[in-house]
Amino acid sequence: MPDSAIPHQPHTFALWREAQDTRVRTRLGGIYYLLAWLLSWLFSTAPSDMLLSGLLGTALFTLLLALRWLHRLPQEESDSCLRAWIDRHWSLILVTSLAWGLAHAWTLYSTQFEPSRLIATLSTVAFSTAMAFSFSMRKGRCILAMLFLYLPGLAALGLHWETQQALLITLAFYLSYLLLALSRSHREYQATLALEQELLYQRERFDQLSRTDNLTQLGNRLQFNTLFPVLVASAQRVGSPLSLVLLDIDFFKRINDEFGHALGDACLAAFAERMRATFRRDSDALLRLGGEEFAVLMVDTTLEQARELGEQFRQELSSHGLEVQGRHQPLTTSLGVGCFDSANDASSAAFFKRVDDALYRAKANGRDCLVLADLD
Ligand SMILES: Nc1nc2c(ncn2[C@@H]2O[C@H](COP(=O)(O)OP(=O)(O)OP(=O)(O)O)[C@@H](O)[C@H]2O)c(=O)[nH]1
Repeated sequence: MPDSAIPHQPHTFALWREAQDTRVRTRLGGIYYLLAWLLSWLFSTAPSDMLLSGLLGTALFTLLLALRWLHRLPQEESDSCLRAWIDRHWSLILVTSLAWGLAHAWTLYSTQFEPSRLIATLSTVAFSTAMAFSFSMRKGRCILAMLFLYLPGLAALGLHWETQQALLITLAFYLSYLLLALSRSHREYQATLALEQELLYQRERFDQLSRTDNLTQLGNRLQFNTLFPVLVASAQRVGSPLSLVLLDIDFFKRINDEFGHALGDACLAAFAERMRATFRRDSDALLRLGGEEFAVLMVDTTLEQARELGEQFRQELSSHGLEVQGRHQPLTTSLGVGCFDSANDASSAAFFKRVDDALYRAKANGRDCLVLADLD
């Protein structure tokens, strides 16, 4: 299963995992109910005398089996879809359990089933054991299913208390053991789920850290390399404008040389903070490409809109500089700005180069200016 298909919200993940587990564990179960019924019927005293009820039972368990198989997991992995799927699937499990419980009671009650009674009782024990160990995700529903499997048979045995008390007591005793086993297997399921969620969280956190620049908390070069081609491909497909702004601080080396590397670092962090204040849309991706070079990727943004924002950023920085470590630090930046053009840009790399060339020209023009990327 690709990582992208796994829901990342903890609650959705828990529902998704439960739905997957339920689906996998329920797939084979339905076959055994059908088999148990066929064996109980075919080994009864005279199966041909019960042709109609035998066939009706077979049809019922075949239908329930088919419904289980056909009930596929939802395509959409939202909380509500997953919850609805789980609820519907549990309805099938509960109906099947009740159907079998009643079939078992019938085999205990009717003398026609005398030769196959043991088959039916052993099947009930097997089904409820499987229930306790395999469907412990939902404790309450699992208990209900086990009671559906068991109680009709116990009631039928109760009607013949004189002769059946030993079997009834033994089955009731085993049921109490299963309820204890269910509690333990439910706790274990929850613990495994919590562990899986923790692992998922840690992996995401690690992934996030590996894509974040430590100094500025902007996305880093790795994040840019991942995001940029995806956004370009999407702009190409949808035809929406995608703008790229490249920023390079002017004469940054002098700041390091004059005031030290620590102040240089603080300048970079303050510069990133200023970027956040200007490029504020949730969809704007702010990145530090390395050293004193930054980028902003703006989806659904025309060249003119990107130019306006870039120019506003440049002017504010040029007029006010930055407040760094309690002192005023004059600072300017050069910018290259471009908008993806499918007729011009054969690839994301070609688009980047066009904007990078504009930045280069901004530097060559004397810095502290914005240059628009050329179109051929
Ligand atoms: N403090 C600090 N300095 C850095 C960091 N990364 C790169 N630099 C410095 O940034 C400076 C970049 O210098 P240059 O590439 O010559 O560019 P510039 O001085 O800004 O000149 P122009 O870009 O041409 O305007 C170098 O002195 C690097 O050491 C960093 O993380 N922290």
